[in-house]
Amino acid sequence: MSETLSPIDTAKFVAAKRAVEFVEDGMKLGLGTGSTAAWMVRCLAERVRDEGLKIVGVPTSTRTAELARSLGIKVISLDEAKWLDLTIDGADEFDAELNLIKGGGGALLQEKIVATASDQMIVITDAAKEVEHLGAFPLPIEVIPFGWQTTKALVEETLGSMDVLGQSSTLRMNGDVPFITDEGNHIVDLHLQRIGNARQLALVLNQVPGVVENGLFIDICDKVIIGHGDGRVQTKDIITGEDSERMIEFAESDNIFADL
Ligand SMILES: O=C(CO)[C@H](O)[C@H](O)COP(=O)(O)O
Repeated sequence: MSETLSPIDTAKFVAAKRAVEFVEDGMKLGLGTGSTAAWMVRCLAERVRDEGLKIVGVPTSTRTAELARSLGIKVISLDEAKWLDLTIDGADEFDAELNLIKGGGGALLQEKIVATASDQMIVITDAAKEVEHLGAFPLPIEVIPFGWQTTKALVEETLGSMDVLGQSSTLRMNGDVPFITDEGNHIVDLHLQRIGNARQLALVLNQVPGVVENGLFIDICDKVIIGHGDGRVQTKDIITGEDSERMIEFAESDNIFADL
């Protein structure tokens, strides 16, 4: 399908391209974070530039805000927008109920706030992220720096009574120093292997003092768009029951590839 894009980038691109077809004039949009979401921002910018589409975006990270602004998308804060029509974001894992693990890029807190403040959330992804049970991907939790080691120990103790296989956790690092989120917090990654009851775990984790938020997105995502390396996209919608597939045609002479 693509001469220069790798199969994984083709998969991310076609999922993003399909997702922005759901964007309508005048919409207030949540803009996700990560490499797949970056494709979505580029595809959206193309529609703004070529069709004169009028939208505003609420980014979920400083990275996404910078990319969106640089491509001519008007960026506003969530408090200015108050409520959003649609959020489009990536994910690290999704299951058959479209429950997610997010936060691989460390933006889970803003991502969850923004997605929850939206009428609809569409997740764009490649097929490798579909799982039967969430948990193979380390589950990120955002913790405040004060007493983080105590928080981490309390979380591990809590996991001992939960329906999960693993109970170890690691502080996420950025080279030699702890990773710092846009909110000035740390990320602790939980190595659980398999989560038996994601809904219960999401609630219990947020009860531990020092935990700000966890990367389990339960009942937040409505639709998932799965891209493939040959240009196919599958759309699964939990509300309408849609499960469809089609090809996305694109030419690498498109404006969008000049931005890379
Ligand atoms: O949750 C996220 C960032 O916090 C990302 O959406 C998630 O990590 C997927 O990223 P990518 O599209 O680069 O695989």
